[in-house]
Amino acid sequence: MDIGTVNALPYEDFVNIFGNVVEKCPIITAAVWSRRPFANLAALEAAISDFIEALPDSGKEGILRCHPDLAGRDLQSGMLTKESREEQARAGLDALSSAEAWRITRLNEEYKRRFGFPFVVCARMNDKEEILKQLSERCVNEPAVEKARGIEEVKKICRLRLQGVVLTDAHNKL
Ligand SMILES: NC(=O)N[C@H]1NC(=O)NC1=O
Repeated sequence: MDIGTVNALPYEDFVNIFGNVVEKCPIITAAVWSRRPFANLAALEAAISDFIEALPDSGKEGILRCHPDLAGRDLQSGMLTKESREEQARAGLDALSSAEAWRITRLNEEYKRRFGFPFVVCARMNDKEEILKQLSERCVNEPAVEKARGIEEVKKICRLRLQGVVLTDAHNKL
């Protein structure tokens, strides 16, 4: 799908196709539609990033809270979005030993208790060992540092999802 096709999409199709590039936040996609035409995919990505950065802290925390726990309840119950399911499976989070599952559950709970939002990391760029390591390291950060770090990870996830949509999915959804 080339950028000309993306720019020509009515907002209904644009939101249907790109609505989950930021997990469960289609409002972001719906908002940036009005920034068309995009010179290229990087410009669309930048518009999303600008929108996120312009949000107050509560909005950024809200975005983080839309993310499911890694290897959490939604994965066990089959309730993950397609994108998140694929990302978590890619990192091996759907096949944890019981010791690993216990550890990640405990650390996710500790993280959420401390920060009030879930631990977010780009699962496609890490394997399960690296994710567990980062989770335990990041638990001790200052809240402001973690909020910024989580949002950076959201942007990495977004970039890979955008690339995935443009390369594969879009034609099937139109
Ligand atoms: N909690 C969290 O990081 N979730 C996300 N990470 C990722 O790569 N996909 C997700 O759903």
